[in-house]
Formats: sequence, C-alpha cells, structure tokens
Amino acid sequence: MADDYLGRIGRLIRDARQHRGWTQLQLADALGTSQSAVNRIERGNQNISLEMIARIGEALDSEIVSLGYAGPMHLRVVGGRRLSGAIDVRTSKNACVALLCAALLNDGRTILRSVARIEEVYRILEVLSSIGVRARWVNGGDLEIVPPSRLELEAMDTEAARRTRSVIMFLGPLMHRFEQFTLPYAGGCDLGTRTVQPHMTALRQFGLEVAATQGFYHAQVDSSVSPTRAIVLTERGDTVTENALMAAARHDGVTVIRNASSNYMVQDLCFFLEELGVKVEGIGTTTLTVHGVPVIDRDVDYSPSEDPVEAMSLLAAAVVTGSELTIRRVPVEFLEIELAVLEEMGLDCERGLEYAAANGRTRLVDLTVRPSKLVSPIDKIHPMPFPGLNIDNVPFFAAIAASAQGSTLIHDWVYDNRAIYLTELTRLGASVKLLDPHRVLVEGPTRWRSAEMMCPPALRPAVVVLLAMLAAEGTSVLRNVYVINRGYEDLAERLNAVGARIETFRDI
Ligand SMILES: CC(=O)N[C@H]1[C@@H](OP(=O)(O)OP(=O)(O)OC[C@H]2O[C@@H](n3ccc(=O)[nH]c3=O)[C@H](O)[C@@H]2O)O[C@H](CO)[C@@H](O)[C@@H]1O
Ligand SMILES: C=C(OP(=O)(O)O)C(=O)O
Repeated sequence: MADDYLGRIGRLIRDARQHRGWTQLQLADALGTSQSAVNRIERGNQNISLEMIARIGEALDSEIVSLGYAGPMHLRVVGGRRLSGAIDVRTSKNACVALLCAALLNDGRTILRSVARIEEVYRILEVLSSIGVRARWVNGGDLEIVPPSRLELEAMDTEAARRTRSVIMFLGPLMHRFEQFTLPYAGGCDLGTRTVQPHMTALRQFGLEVAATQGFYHAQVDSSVSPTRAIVLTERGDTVTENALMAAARHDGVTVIRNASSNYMVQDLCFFLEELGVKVEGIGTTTLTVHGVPVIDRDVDYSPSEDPVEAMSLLAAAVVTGSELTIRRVPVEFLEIELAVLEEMGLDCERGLEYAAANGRTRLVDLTVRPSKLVSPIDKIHPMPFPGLNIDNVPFFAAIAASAQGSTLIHDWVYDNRAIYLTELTRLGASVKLLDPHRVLVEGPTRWRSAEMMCPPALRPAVVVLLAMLAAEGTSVLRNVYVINRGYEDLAERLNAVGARIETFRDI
C-alpha cells in the first residue's frame, strides 16, 4: 500500500516536471538535491516528506504535487537546548534582490552565484519570469538571468510584485528601456509608513516622473533630461541609493550621487556594476561617482556577499541559548559596531583571521561566541545608516538585552512599528515595556517560557521571537512563518544541524 502511494506521487511529480519541460537534473538543482534522488522519488523508491512534496510543488509551480493547497508553514520548537558546532552565513536577501533587479541593466547573461533561496528572491523571480526574463537555477544554487529583447511589462505578475518592497528597484533599470511603464506599489515588511518619495526625487533628475494612482506607479520618462549637478539624496536609504546607481549606470555621462548609503547591499551592487563595465568611484563612502555606459551587453558572473543581518541573527541565537557556537563567513565590516557594543556588554567572542568573500572584496571572519554573563549597555541601542549599528540588527538587541542583567533602552527611530512588535517577547517571559512607538525598555535577565503564537508581520521581530523560543524550556509553536522565509534560507534545518530541535509543519 505504502509503495503504491509513493509510486503514485512519483508519477505525479514526473508528469509535472515533464509538463514544465525540465530534466531531472534541473529539478534536482531547484531543490538543492541530486539527480539520483529525483530519479528515486519519481520511481517511488524514496520516502518523501510532506515538506519535500510542498517544495517540489513550489519548484514546479504545480498544485497537483503540492497536494492541492500547501497552507501556511509553522514551526514547533523544543527549546532550552544548547547549540554547538559551526554554522555558515549565507548570501544576503538585500544584495540578492538588488542584483536581480540590476540584471535588467544587462542585455547579456548574468550569473549570480549562491543566491539565497528565500521567498523574497522567489517573488522577484516570479516577477522577472512573468515579464519574459529567463531566470533559472543552475549548478545547484546559482541563478542565470537572461532578459529578452523586449520585456512584456503588461504581463507582470502583480501579486508577486506587491509582496516585496524590492520591486521598487525596477524603476532604475526600466527607465532605460521604456518611455512609459507601470509598476505596482511595493510591499515588504509591515513596518509602518515607508515613503518612496526619496526615489522619485532622485530619479526625477534622469527625467522620470511618477504618478501614483489606484495601487500603481505610472512612470513617464523624458530621455532628454539628465542630471545637471550632483544628485543629493534626501535620505541615506539603501534602495534609493541602488535605484540612483542603476539609473546612473546606463546614463551616458558621469553622475555624482551624494548622501549615498554605503551599506553592504549597495557595495555589492557597485561591485556588480563594475563587472558590467560601469566605473564607480567612492565605493564604501557617501559620495559615489558613476561613469555610465549606455549599452551593457556582457556575460558576467558575480557572487553576492554574506548577510550581516543573518550573522547577527545567528550570533543572537548563540547568546540567548547560552551556547558556544562558531558563525562562519561573517562580513565583519558590517557588524563592527554591533560587536563593539556586545563586547562592552561582556560578550566572550573570538574572531579568526580575515579572509575574502567570493566577490574578492568583502572581508569575512569566523566568529566563535561563548556563553557569557552579559550586563546591559550604559547607553541606549539605536541604529544609524552604515557605518552605524545596522537598522535591521536593532531587534536582535531586544532578545540579547533580555538575556543581560539590567535595563536596556532600545530606540528604533527608523520604523514606525518595529519596536512595537518587540513587546511580543513578553509572551515568552521577557520584560519589554513600550515607552512610545519607537522606544522599548528591556529588563533582564529573563526566565524564558514556552508559548504558542503567530509570527509578528515583520521579518526581524519574527526571528527574534523564534530565538526566544529556542531559549525557552518546553515546546513552543510559531505560526505562519512566511515572513521568516522571506529572508532566511532553511533557517530551521540549519539551526537543527547545530543542535536546535525545530519541526516544520503545514496546514494542508
Ligand atoms: C531590500 C532592502 O535592501 N531593504 C532594506 C532597505 O530598505 P529601504 O531602502 O527600502 O528602506 P526605506 O527607504 O524604507 O528606509 C527605511 C526607513 O528609514 C528611514 N530613513 C532612512 C535613511 C535615512 O537617512 N533617514 C531615514 O529616515 C526611512 O524614512 C524609512 O522609514 O533599507 C532598510 C534600512 O536600512 C532595511 O531595513 C531594509 O532591510
Ligand atoms: C525590513 C526588511 O526588509 P524589506 O526592506 O524587504 O521589507 C528587513 O530585511 O528587515
């Protein structure tokens, strides 16, 4: 009976794969497994988990194989366990999505190496595929992107586009291809108001005018307009800097961008533009000078760098569980302030020798974190644009502060809502008092207790809750973790490999 069941599922998978026109190897690549494993699955010779069936369904875009509707994913966490061993940091969501948008600048073939397999990337891939871009996984984890001679913008998958904030970065590349186009409003984490006005102000100097009506941006480009002086960004934002860079990349002339973000994803984009033949001066500073190239048609390979925010998340996992854990491939330049603050709080951690990331530019270290008696910092924790403490790392300080002796003031001036979500930690036993929408006071240390709860609708606070569950004795349940999968690849499996016990389950 069981064999028959496996055989039937195998045949369904084979049919769906053939329908998609994929080889077994292509499916294996998409799943990060071997061709022989796919062969065994298709012949019914392999036990297959519900999770794997859901992944195959997603990869093949087949409702049959996903057993109808694969519902939201949840996590069951058996907490109170120490982590140990070593875990690698993967490539960053924020660089990967920017580079996928930047691939639209190139008429040639772009290969991005070891791209994070995360929902945010999947959404951008869905948008790219819907407009005719050939985007496919190759070599197990690389992405090959080849734009068609004409993008079919009218066919855009607007539902996928609305689920990400990153689609706003289509503005810069599309300006070079169309005099008129329409994009849906950008989504992303629910963090309160996130204006796109700085994007419009910057791109206006390249002739872009945007009218926003009924959920869409209607863009109009006057190609006779070009910047007559330096573009001064009204905010030192990451994606606005990336949009200005992409507009400048194919602008026939030299563009100076001031008040630019020099954050990690912006640096990755600059390195990629250099591969495309666009000279960028001032990388790592707040003034970027871009020597544009009107036509870019190159076959290029680029390796996005490791994610500093994932590194911070893993470090926080070690701290809250009182573990000794080595976090490998940490992009240390983008974690310097965080480490300095943590060392002041008493964190025992050791850095190995620096080595270069696969892009040859970003500096990495392996970092070993040891169980430490932490005390609260004297000054408040607050973010600043790079090289300040990373805005996306602030939430992790809530979990760390809850593990430290004393009270810590966390001031997230950037986002309207993110600090509010940190109060969810009280359900797991922490003392987190909301002073106003931007400030929380955390009193530690905490005796964590298990709980069952929904994910807050924001990526970093959701991961912070998961980390607290790892620390809490007993079994916790975290429901609807799409928001975590938006930015982290196989987080549960990878934490399990260093000693966590997290089970994934779905409503079917
Ligand atoms: C895809 C991507 O790369 N997303 C990142 C990017 O989003 P992104 O670049 O889209 O960030 P936003 O433009 O939303 O800026 C974040 C917030 O910071 C405020 N702000 C920003 C800069 C500044 O100089 N002054 C200021 O007030 C903005 O008004 C906004 O409220 O940057 C954010 C801030 O680092 C990160 O949280 C996101 O993970
Ligand atoms: C806020 C974040 O992402 P996004 O800009 O994609 O919403 C984040 O990465 O924490």
